Amino acid sequence: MEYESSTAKRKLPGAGAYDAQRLHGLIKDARAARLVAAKRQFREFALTRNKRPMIAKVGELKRFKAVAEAEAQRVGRQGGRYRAIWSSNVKADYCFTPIVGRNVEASALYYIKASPGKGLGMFATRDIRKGTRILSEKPFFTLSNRPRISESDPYAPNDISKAFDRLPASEQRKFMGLHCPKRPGCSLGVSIYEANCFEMGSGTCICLDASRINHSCVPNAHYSWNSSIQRQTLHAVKDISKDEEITISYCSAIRTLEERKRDLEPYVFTCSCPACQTDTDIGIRSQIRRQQMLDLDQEIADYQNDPPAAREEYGQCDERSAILRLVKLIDKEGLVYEKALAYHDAAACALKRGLRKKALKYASKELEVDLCCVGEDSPCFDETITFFRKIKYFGGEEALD
Ligand SMILES: C[S@@+](CC[C@H](N)C(=O)[O-])C[C@H]1O[C@@H](n2cnc3c(N)ncnc32)[C@H](O)[C@@H]1O
Repeated sequence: MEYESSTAKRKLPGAGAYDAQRLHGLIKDARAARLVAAKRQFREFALTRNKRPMIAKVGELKRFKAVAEAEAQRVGRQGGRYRAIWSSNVKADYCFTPIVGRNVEASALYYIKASPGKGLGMFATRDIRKGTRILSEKPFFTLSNRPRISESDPYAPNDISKAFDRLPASEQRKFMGLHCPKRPGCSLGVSIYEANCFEMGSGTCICLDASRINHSCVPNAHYSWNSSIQRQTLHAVKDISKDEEITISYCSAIRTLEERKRDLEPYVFTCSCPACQTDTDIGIRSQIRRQQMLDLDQEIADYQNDPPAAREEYGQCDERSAILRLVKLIDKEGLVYEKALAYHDAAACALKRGLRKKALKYASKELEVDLCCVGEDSPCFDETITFFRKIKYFGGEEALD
């Protein structure tokens, strides 16, 4: 399932042996390039981070602020406290809000701003209906043919570093401006890459806006790589209200709380979504349901791999009842995309029993989920259409429906 692979690629454990010094060099170079560019445009202007506030000449501060903000926006600088030096004897310090989402059009369905306790996040500019494509974004940094970077893979950090070297300076700055979790023993580049990368076919990629989407174990949106348009897409899987935060799941939802915690380790945060609460009714029920979902998932796999053994173990003739129970639990958990695989299994199971009409019903439900989560221009949707047609015209005969 595409979901599984995307999950696997988002959790890329760091390689501690990475050359930290080299990356620090790269950052310094990127920073130096930014300052040179700034100076070129505003001859004597420099923009430097400074913790000590300084008093500016009355009247000058406004001008510094405007010039420095414009420059910071141009070079993609994050918000914070900065010192503006307009000439050798006039200096000023000021704060400004983060410059984000610079490629966000006025008509965009989202905006980016601080999300309490999470850094930046993506929010809805208006009410968004379930199934709407919220974003379709070209990656600016890609790593091809590396389905998974493991702790023991000595080439992984080099891949990141080499790909970084090939980027134009402006793209390098974008990369360095992304969120970087503090991970002991893990280099800056690997930390940034792991915390922000998305699955992209057999590789991974970084997108500027999509990388601002925070995680929830009960997300209201689904991201997927659409190879036919070569873009990362994001779809609302529920109705989203204006100003509500848009979230995706960084890990597979059919996992226990402990497993999800492990999957989320590279992102260095503790999820506080309702499903992760250990002291609320909702959280406790969610933990029970997710365990049941995992067990049912295993039961379905057992029926598919070794039907006689599964029949003996679970006492049912096939996986039908397990699938239907799984769908109910997925619904109760407020999850959506996970139903695609369950409906697919249900259709295949009905087909095995010669029930083509039922199989078609489940395949069309799978299509509905795909339409909502990935869109009809996605190859994933095409695959489901092909599956649906195979059932419909199975054996050269059209199913009666
Ligand atoms: C892909 S970035 C998301 C955008 C990020 N918040 C930013 O400021 O750019 C992933 C990082 O966001 C933070 N994050 C994501 N989801 C979170 C959540 N539910 N709670 C707290 N922090 C979260 C973590 O620090 C994680 O490493």
